[in-house]
Amino acid sequence: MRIFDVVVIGAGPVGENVADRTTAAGLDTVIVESELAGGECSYWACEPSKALLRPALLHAEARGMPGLNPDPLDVAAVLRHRDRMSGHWNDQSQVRWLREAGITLVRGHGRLAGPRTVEVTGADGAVLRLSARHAVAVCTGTRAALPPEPDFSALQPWTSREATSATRVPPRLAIVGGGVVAVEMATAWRALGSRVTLVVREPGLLPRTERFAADLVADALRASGVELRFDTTVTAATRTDDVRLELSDGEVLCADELLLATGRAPRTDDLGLETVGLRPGSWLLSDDTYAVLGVTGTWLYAVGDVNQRALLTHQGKYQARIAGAVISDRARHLPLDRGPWSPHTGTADRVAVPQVVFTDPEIASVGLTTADAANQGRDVDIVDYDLGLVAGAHQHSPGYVGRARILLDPARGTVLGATFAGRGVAELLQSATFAITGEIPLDRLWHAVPAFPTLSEVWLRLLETYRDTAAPLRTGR
Ligand SMILES: Cc1cc2nc3c(=O)[nH]c(=O)nc-3n(C[C@H](O)[C@H](O)[C@H](O)COP(=O)(O)OP(=O)(O)OC[C@H]3O[C@@H](n4cnc5c(N)ncnc54)[C@H](O)[C@@H]3O)c2cc1C
Ligand SMILES: NC(=O)c1ccc[n+]([C@@H]2O[C@H](COP(=O)([O-])OP(=O)(O)OC[C@H]3O[C@@H](n4cnc5c(N)ncnc54)[C@H](O)[C@@H]3O)[C@@H](O)[C@H]2O)c1
Repeated sequence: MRIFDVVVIGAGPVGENVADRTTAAGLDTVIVESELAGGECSYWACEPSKALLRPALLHAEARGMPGLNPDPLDVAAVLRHRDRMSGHWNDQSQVRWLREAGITLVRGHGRLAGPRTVEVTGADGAVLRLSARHAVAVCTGTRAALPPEPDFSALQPWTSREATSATRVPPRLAIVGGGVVAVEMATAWRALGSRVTLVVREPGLLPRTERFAADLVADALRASGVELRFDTTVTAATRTDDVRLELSDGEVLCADELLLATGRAPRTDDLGLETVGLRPGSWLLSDDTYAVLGVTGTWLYAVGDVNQRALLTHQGKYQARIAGAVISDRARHLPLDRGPWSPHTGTADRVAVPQVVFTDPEIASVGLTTADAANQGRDVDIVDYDLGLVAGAHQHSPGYVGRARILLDPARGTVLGATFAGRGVAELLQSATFAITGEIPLDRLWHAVPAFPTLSEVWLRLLETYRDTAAPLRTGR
């Protein structure tokens, strides 16, 4: 038995940040990792996927630019770049960082064994018992969730792990799903040479995104040669050499590889949750301080993907900073500030979660969508603008296609949500995040002058559109 102040299970980006904050506050912290320090994000998610996408997106942009006539993509060089950006699936640099930050790393599979206790089973089967004086933080993330039927297990399907680490370009790639992983991987592998077909059970892509933005991505994917089959499911699947999928519309789809991009499941099935009265395999729902609901005392925390609040690296790291402050201040018997936007409350999870979908065009969004507002019965004014009309877009690239939408609180005159679709909009996003979290009144936004000629001029055009619209489009009650 070894005793620490804090035990963190899972050394993904979120666990590392919780441990960093508690260590910085003087708490003796151990982190337990069963695979690679750095987590899914570093090796099989954000980093490798963006390393595949960046050359693809840049190449597509260069092809449309006068004076640039790029050679075809060098596929081998792109895959080498991806390998480099994933640290060649070696976590030495992360291990060094943990050591330099003063965090103890224990390798092995962690399981709760009652309150404040974690048992770690190492590769040799030896079990180490860890006891936490103050807190256990579960940061075990998610794995790909596979559809329950038909049974795909005998087909050796790709999940996001294979889709981001594959070393060979499949001539034909079938993708089930229409979410973020599906559209990003369709974009990347199409650019690398695969013939890609998406089988999507919904009538469109990206169910949680503004329709106009998802439709622009669908149009662009089709234009690049990707086949989109909406309102379609797989009814039967077999594999000989090829994967053979029978579809609900009666057609048969054959491919060399099948990617199942059908969402995520929490990594809590073998975590000893039953020893603390929780159900194995469930999401670990937490309050705004990230303390797990349904557990007595304030010693168990769930941070990052595993709490299902926002499955994004940056938002999980935000949660980690807050959970770290909560754990440290509770350990020092300091009072917590539970008000909104305080150091101990994860307000942004509910109000302003930014996300960029790295497709061509990119989608950058934060805060409410039109569908969210309607679902919440909330009055919002909707302002749209054709991003292709701003001078910055003309300079950006010929024939620029894009669109922007902001949602406004009519009573307070503040921004509640923003979605931008178009090339290069990722870097516009923080301006919208500032506007929402700062609750900046429109009267003041008029004084935030966008530089000419940049894509940011869309902010001015949106304000002008709102000013000049006698009866803005309103959704809600
Ligand atoms: C293909 C893909 C692309 C993505 N791209 C982006 C992006 O561009 N931007 C973005 O913000 N987000 C992106 N995401 C989401 C992002 O990867 C996750 O939000 C992020 O990894 C969550 O971090 P985490 O630390 O909570 O979990 P993880 O990164 O999953 O880390 C959890 C860690 O816990 C370890 N672990 C699990 N169980 C145990 C146990 N019992 N004992 C010991 N260790 C354990 C795991 O081995 C792992 O290292 C992407 C996801 C996918 C699938
Ligand atoms: N750029 C980014 O920020 C980025 C990139 C990739 C992933 N992510 C994160 O990773 C998470 C997971 O992404 P994802 O694309 O796996 O999930 P998702 O929830 O975005 O999409 C899942 C898709 O699979 C479909 N689906 C689910 N079950 C199905 C079934 N049984 N049969 C057929 N279709 C089914 C859904 O209808 C949906 O179209 C996302 O929440 C996202 O936040 C982020």
